[in-house]
Amino acid sequence: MTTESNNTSAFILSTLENGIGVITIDVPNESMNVLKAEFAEQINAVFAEVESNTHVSGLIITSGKSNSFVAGADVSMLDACESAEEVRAIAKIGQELFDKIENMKMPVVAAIHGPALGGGLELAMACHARVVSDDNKTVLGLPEVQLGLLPGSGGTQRLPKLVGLQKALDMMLTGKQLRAKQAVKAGLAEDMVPQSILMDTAAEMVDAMRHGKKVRKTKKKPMMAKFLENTSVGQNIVFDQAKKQVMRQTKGNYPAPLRIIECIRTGVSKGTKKGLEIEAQRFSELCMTPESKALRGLFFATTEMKKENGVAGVEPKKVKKAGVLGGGLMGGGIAFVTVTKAGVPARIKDIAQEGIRNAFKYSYDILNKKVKRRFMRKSEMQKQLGMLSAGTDFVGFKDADIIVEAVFEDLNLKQRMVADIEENCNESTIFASNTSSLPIKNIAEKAARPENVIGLHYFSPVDKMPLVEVIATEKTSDETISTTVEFARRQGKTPIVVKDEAGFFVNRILGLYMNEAANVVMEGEPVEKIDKALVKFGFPVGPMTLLDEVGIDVGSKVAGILYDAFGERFALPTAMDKLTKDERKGKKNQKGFYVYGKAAKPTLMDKLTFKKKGKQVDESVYRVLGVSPKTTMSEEAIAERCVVQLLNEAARCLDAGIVRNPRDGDIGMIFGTGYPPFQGGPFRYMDSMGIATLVEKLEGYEAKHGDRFAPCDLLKSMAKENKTFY
Ligand SMILES: C[C@H](O)CC(=O)SCCNC(=O)CCNC(=O)[C@H](O)C(C)(C)COP(=O)(O)OP(=O)(O)OC[C@H]1O[C@@H](n2cnc3c(N)ncnc32)[C@H](O)[C@@H]1OP(=O)(O)O
Repeated sequence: MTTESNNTSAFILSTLENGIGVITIDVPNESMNVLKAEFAEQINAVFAEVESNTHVSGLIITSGKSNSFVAGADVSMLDACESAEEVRAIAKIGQELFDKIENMKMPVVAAIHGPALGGGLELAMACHARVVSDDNKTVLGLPEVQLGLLPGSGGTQRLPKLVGLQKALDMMLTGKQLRAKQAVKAGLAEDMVPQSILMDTAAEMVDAMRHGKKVRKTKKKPMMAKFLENTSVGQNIVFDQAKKQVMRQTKGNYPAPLRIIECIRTGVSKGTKKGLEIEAQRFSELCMTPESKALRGLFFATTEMKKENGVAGVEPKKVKKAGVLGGGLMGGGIAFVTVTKAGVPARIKDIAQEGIRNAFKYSYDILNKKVKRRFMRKSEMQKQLGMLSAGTDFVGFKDADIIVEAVFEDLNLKQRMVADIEENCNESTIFASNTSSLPIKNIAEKAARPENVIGLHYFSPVDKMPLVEVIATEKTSDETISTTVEFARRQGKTPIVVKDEAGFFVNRILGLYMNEAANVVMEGEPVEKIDKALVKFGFPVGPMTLLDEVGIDVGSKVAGILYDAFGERFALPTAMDKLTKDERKGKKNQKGFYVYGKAAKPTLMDKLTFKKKGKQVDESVYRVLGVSPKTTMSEEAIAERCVVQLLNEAARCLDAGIVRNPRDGDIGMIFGTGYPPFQGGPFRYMDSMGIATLVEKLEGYEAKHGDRFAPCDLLKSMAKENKTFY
């Protein structure tokens, strides 16, 4: 192989002996390849070099990085743009360069190892064929929607041609990434091979294409798919359905998905040229929206957090074995992520065989589903299950580096667990409590080694919820903090370090929000209206549904703890007391705000008349509460009244050092409760609303509903000084 172009460029041309040119992308000073507008000149130069070289009759585009093909356009570059015009120019550069690749007279093959995302996949799609490595790192997707954007360099036009309209819509509207095997199955790549023969395979492909051979397999489509994808009537059905689904899921809060549909639709009905025009236009407009700015903020925040380990400069210890106390829903989930995500063997202890069985079943059920859907080999499932072991005593605990307890919320029991671990494990074993409400300092009160005791609060369901709160007491050592943070990250979680006070961060501010929703119910607002109002605001579920899911009894217990700690502001709404007396616990005992069990299922008549039985309010709940439902408030007013409480308390938590900075608070609420991501979290939302406006609103509520709405000191002083959180 000979190298021809200069090596300060991100695009290096070399030639193989058989007349195949190789463009290797290796962006200097970046850990992953990303595309920047300033590369246009370099790319044009390298293409000119290819075209002027009479020995080159085929081309491979690949990456010089071991961890990525190309992870997309540089998000920081987009973030720095000050006008839509600037963004549009960037999109146009990408479109023109990729058109150039597509129009090359010689065959061009992309050899992909690692993520090919966003602009990276758009580049690969402009090539005439793609071969992917079978590595787990290799993923292909257009995740722009997650940044509030759309694929702006031809993606909306090229993807449907490769994978079909329906699959393309699904990928672009969700940002879903395909693994190598799925990419081949979808028609996005022509072949999948081990990384060791990736380049040879790409070269063979180029050679075959040079000799006029077709490398793309055409798949037979069922009649229905042909109708939906290839006729204008069918396409209209697909687009209309997609639009309806988007509106159902986003409640109109996210502009990008509708623009994606518009771009694809334009391309399909008016041709690629028009499609590309509208794509660049909409891309640039979206980039300037507050929704995209907020979502980009989340990307930067999470990327930054991946590098932090809780205490700057303190190296974490490597966890090689973990123990889990309690085989319930939480314990089972914690053992699952320990084994499957962190790859760390986990030993479970429960007092009963039933608990052990439950914990194993938790992992088995999830993995078995993956095997059935062919996302995982059976041998891999067996390997992962083989890392789980269990018993009713402390056998196998001695050499564990960390023990996570997930037993009942009972202080005495948890203190006993600390003593048991100090007795049965080694001196450096960390004791991490998954309590959701008990102060960690109380759990550590009788500990002989309090420096090893820490809180590690997971959210349910553990395998799905991305957040954990790491709670250090004044005695917890820095090494314990950094080791726990690193362990949680290996489990696939995003950890935030919070202060040891009742409810920590997420449950504390959520508590006040839920209380307000219960107060609104007591004023006679219908249950379903309150839920609808907050779903429209952007939460995944409303507060009444959430209470039913979490358990009204659990909610009352946490509310009581918060009241004891913080006083009148957290006064328990009378609703909670009445519901508890009626033994209404929510979904778990099929008695809550909504109807569950048999009564919730469609009757024979419903089935015969194709009537869908949606979620129904259990009307008897109003009798229990002593109210007759009648609505006097608008949905906006309901949402605002609950949300201002949450915002006020979030600011109070920041002021008290419960969260270290607004970034952690925003990530905590979005990842822990599903707080609307398009707002960027409560702190960003307060900034965009204006602190003075919020204080004014709170004072208005205070005058009408009492002291619990009094704006906190931090908000008042920020309003006076015209400050923002970011
Ligand atoms: C015109 C186009 O259509 C518009 C676009 O392409 S928009 C961009 C679309 N692409 C994306 O959204 C992908 C964003 N990146 C990711 O999701 C993840 O980084 C990833 C899955 C690629 C890798 O994740 P992971 O292995 O955990 O590595 P991670 O720590 O996130 O990233 C590694 C480095 O690459 C950087 N990076 C990755 N993708 C980036 C991007 N698109 N822009 C800027 N930087 C990026 C990160 O900032 C980080 O930099 P650092 O080492 O200096 O801190």
